Amino acid sequence: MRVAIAGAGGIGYSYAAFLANRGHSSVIWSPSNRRGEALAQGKPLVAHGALEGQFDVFVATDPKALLSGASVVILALPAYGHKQVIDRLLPHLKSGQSVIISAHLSFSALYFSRGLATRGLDCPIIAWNTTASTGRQTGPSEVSISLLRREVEMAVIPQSGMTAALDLCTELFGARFRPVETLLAIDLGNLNPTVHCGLALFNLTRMEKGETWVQQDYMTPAVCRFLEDLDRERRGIAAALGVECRSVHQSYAVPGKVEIGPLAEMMAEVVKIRQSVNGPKTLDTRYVTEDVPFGLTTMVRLADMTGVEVPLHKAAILLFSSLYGRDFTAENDILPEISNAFCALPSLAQATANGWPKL
Ligand SMILES: NC(=O)C1=CN([C@@H]2O[C@H](COP(=O)(O)OP(=O)(O)OC[C@H]3O[C@@H](n4cnc5c(N)ncnc54)[C@H](OP(=O)(O)O)[C@@H]3O)[C@@H](O)[C@H]2O)C=CC1
Ligand SMILES: CC(C)(CO)C(=O)C(=O)O
Repeated sequence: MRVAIAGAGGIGYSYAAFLANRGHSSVIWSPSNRRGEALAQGKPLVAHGALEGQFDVFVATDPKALLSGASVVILALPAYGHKQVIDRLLPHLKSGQSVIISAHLSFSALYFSRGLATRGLDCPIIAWNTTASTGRQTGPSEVSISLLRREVEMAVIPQSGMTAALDLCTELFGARFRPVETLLAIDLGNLNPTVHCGLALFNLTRMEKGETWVQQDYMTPAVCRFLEDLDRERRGIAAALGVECRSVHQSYAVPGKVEIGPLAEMMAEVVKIRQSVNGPKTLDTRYVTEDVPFGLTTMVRLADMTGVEVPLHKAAILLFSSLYGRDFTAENDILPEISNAFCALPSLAQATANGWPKL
C-alpha cells in the first residue's frame, strides 16, 4: 500500500522504515522541506535498534505530491504543527483516503473533521493514543528505533468505520491495535503529557544546561510519586466522562516482566528490559512545547467541563509558563477552532463519535 507520511522527524522516519519492512511503500514530507534531502537524493533510510535495515523511501516536496496515489496519510509530527499541516493537506485530500493521527493530542482529529466537513469529503480519521514505534532521527537519513510497541489504542471518527480502520492499521503495522470506543479515550489515553511533565519539570536545569541524561534513570521515587498524583487527576476526568482509560502503571506493565505496583518499583524493572532513551538537551523540547499547551491545557479544559479538580495540572501549566516566560495556555491553536464542540458534554460526545456535522 502507498502510505503518505506528513512529518519527517523521529516518528516519520521510524514509520517509513517500519512500513517498508512490512512491504509497503512510503512517501515522506517535511513541511519546511528542510529534512529528507538525503533520502530524496536516493540514499537509503538506515534504521538501527528495534528494527535494523536499509529501506527505500520516496520524498515529496509538497502536500499535493505527498497525497497523490496514497491510500492513507499519517500525521507524524508534534501537535504544534497539526493545524498548519492539516490546513495544507486538506485542499489535496480525496474522499476515501484515510487519515491516521499519531500521536493524537488536543482533539486535532476534530479540527481535521471540521475541515473535511467544509469540503464535503468523507475520509475516516483514525486517532492513536501514541505511536506504533518510538524513535529519534539520528542523521539526515538515519533513525534509531528504540521500541516497537505491543499495544496502541485507536479510535475512528465516524465510529461506524471501526472494522475497516482496525483492518487498515493492522495491515500497515501488524496486530498491535486495541480499539477504544471514543476519541475522548484516545485524548485522555495519551500519556506523554503526564510523563513528560514530571520528567521536564524536575530535570529542567539538566535540559537548560544541555546535559546528557537517560530519562528512565530520572524517573526517581519522588518524580514517580508526582506522576502518580498527576495520573490520578487525569483518570478522575476520564471517570467523570464515563471513559475507560489505562493508568500510567498499566501502560508500563509487561506481563511476566514488569508487574503492576508502585510506579518507582515498576520503573526499576522497566530500565532492565527497555532500551534507554536520552532526555531532552534543550528547553526547546516538545516534552514542554507540545505537551503543556496541547496536552495539559486540554486536560484542564475537560476538567472544567466536568467539574473535576486538577490542581496539579493547573500548577504545572503555571510553573512551565513562568519558567519559560510565555503563556502556554495561549499557544494551543486547535481548541479555539473547535470550541463549538466544547460548549456542552453532549455536543462533545456527538462530535467525537460522528465527526463534525456537514453543512
Ligand atoms: N519520537 C517518539 O519516540 C515518540 C513521539 N511521540 C509523538 O509523535 C509525534 C511525532 O514525534 P517526533 O517525530 O518524535 O517529533 P519531531 O520533533 O522529530 O518531528 C519533527 C517533524 O515535525 C515537523 N514540525 C515541527 N514543527 C512544526 C510546525 N510548527 N509545523 C509543521 N511541521 C512541524 C518537522 O517539520 P520539518 O521537517 O519542516 O522540520 C518535522 O518534520 C509527536 O506528537 C510526539 O509527541 C509519541 C511517543 C513517542
Ligand atoms: C521517549 C518516549 C517513548 C518516552 O518519553 C516518548 O514518548 C517520546 O519520545 O515522546
